[in-house]
Amino acid sequence: MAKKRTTTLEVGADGVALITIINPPVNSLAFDVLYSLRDSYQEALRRNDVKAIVVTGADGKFSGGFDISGLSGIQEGKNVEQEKPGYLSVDVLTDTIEVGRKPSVAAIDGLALGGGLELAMVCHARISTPTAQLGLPELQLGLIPGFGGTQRLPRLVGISKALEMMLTSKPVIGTEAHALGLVDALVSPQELVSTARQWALDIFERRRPWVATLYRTDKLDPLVEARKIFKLARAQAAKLAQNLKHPLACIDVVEEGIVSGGRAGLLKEFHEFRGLVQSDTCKSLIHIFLAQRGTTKVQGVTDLGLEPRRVRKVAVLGGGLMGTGIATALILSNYSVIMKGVNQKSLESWIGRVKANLQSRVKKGAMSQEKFDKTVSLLKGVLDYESFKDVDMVVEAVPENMSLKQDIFCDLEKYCPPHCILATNTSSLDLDLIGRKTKSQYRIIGAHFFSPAHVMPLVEIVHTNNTSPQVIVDLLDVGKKIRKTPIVVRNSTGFAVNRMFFPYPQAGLLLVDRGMGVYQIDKALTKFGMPMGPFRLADLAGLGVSIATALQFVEKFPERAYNSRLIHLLHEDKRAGESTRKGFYLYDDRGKARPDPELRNYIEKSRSSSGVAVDPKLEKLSEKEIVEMILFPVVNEACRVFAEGIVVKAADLDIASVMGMGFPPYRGGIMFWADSVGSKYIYSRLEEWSKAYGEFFKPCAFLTERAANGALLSSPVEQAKPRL
Ligand SMILES: C[C@H](O)CC(=O)SCCNC(=O)CCNC(=O)[C@H](O)C(C)(C)COP(=O)(O)OP(=O)(O)OC[C@H]1O[C@@H](n2cnc3c(N)ncnc32)[C@H](O)[C@@H]1OP(=O)(O)O
Repeated sequence: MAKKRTTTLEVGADGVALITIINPPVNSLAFDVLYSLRDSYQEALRRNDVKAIVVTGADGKFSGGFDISGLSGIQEGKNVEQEKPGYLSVDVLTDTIEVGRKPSVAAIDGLALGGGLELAMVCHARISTPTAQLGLPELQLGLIPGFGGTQRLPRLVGISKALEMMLTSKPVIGTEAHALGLVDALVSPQELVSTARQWALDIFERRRPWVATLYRTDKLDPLVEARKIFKLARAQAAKLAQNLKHPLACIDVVEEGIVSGGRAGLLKEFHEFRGLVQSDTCKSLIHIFLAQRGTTKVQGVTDLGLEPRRVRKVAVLGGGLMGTGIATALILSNYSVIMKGVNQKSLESWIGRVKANLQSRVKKGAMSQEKFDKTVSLLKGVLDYESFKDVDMVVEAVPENMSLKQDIFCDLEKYCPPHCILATNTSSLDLDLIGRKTKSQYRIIGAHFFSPAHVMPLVEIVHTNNTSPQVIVDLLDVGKKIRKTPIVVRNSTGFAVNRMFFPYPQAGLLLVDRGMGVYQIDKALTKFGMPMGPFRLADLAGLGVSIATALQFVEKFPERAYNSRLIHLLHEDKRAGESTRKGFYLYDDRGKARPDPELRNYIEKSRSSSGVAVDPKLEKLSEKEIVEMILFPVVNEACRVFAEGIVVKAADLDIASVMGMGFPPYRGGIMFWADSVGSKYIYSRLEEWSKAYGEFFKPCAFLTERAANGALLSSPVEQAKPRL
């Protein structure tokens, strides 16, 4: 079969053939790369001037693994492997390379992930740089390793460590890989290929052992011990990943190889892999992987050829939870930060909070004391605008008060240089109004972080019609540098995340007034995969915050917002949530929630004051129906957000729901999940409930139209308005 050449083969005077994988950006193993690799190997094995082989990746990256876009192709029935089952794993990797007549050594720099590490493990030795990342992250894509990783990793690092690496999908760096026995030597990038060449010759000349990993047993525990490890791993997987089958499949496949031998394990691995690649979980997780990388591609903004300007110094205004979290995130990524306070005392307490954020990393062993000192030295407190004359960006995070913010932006315009980006962390105020008294609308932008800002992975980048594309490009770059996933959204009430999720607590409150149980609702939603149901979440945020958040939607969308008494009754009775150890739940000293029998009294009061009729049917709903009654209104609102052009594409809402609200990624995000359920079904249920329980459930025009046409909710909006 003629395939494109995506590997090169160079034979040196020393008799070593150097095979280099070339498939930027991460040398992923698409089918054409794998076939080219096979062809290069066959040539090296055939040639008389070749004694041994070194395989490496171009541009300092060994390989990021099997081509993920190719996996989605397989799911759509394209790019299917034509050869006999297990051809690549058994015939090419095992029988051609591992059991081949010439020894192979992998020279690893940058990354060897998934299929990349599997290829390296097929080789007879691995030489790595100390910082290279090595891992089998397939499970985070809903898969298991498919090129023998389930068999070879346990044979190199032992069963427990191999299971841990696969089940957590976490890579190890070169130094740890060396300590584990996964790599044989550590060298600098400059010495990598020459060391690997010499190692390969040493194997050829029998100065070093020539061992095929698949047939090694020295790291394997005796069968009785192994069975105990599998039992424990199964129990942990069932607890941590209650809706997922592939972690259990991974353990089964590893066990098969231990019980029946590596070759039997390879075949079982192939069959499981082939089934899992077609599973909804895998489709959802691959969608999330690609969607996450797609959020920074914004038509009309990132395709204009603009280069991000360099941001060196950032000022943060406001030292609450958000301001200190944002400052922490920035210094963690080496930005020089100034925080402006009103007096010395408050400044000290803010800087103390930032230090505490970092200190918790030191305590967990995730940061050295030296790095702590270096990071803290990037932060300075100031009391006036004097040092704002050379800042490149300001992030305002003061309380949500319009006139306060307007005054601050007037000051910023006066004291900051003209190129400076003026960002606000508002979650509820109109950006046009915030900047109304300035002439700087072109550089005013929202940087809406989620709390705690140094931990939560999402940031909404909010633009108005006046924000310049350059400023958006700059902030996208800062977002990437501080390792956040940015979503570009249009200025609007609640932006994307808060807007689409406001029906989440509201549906809960409405249904409780109509007869459903608080704990019944929370249980159904957590079993579905949400980290918390609406009531536990309200307790965590604090009922005061939940009431204030709801208010903006009640005011803005009175026709479809539900103004329940229940949350007010609890709040008035000093049950403010977890902080007061009483809300919808009771909390013990360690914050563990338990149901409160007294809640019934508040619910009864709320029901009688709301005047709505209790529907006995609602008490007996299945968990699936409860989930639908809570989440279909969220889908409905997400449809409005999409139709109004607040986000660029539906996939951005998927990422916003996963990273902003904890929607289970293995369901692909809110719009992807909705499409898997079907627009017609969602429409018909909402329509039915709107007749029984009111406007709150009324399907929006967009959903109605898509359902009528049998169209996907995530297909692009035809007449999308220009972004800027
Ligand atoms: C049979 C086998 O067992 C099955 C497999 O191997 S499945 C694949 C296993 N490999 C993985 O899961 C690795 C996935 N990739 C990653 O974790 C990260 O991309 C990474 C650590 C390699 C690099 O991260 P980072 O430097 O932050 O860059 P990131 O933006 O993620 O990726 C850079 C580009 O490479 C692409 N890419 C990364 N890994 C890829 C892969 N395995 N296949 C195809 N493209 C890949 C990304 O889509 C992105 O493309 P874009 O620039 O067009 O958006």
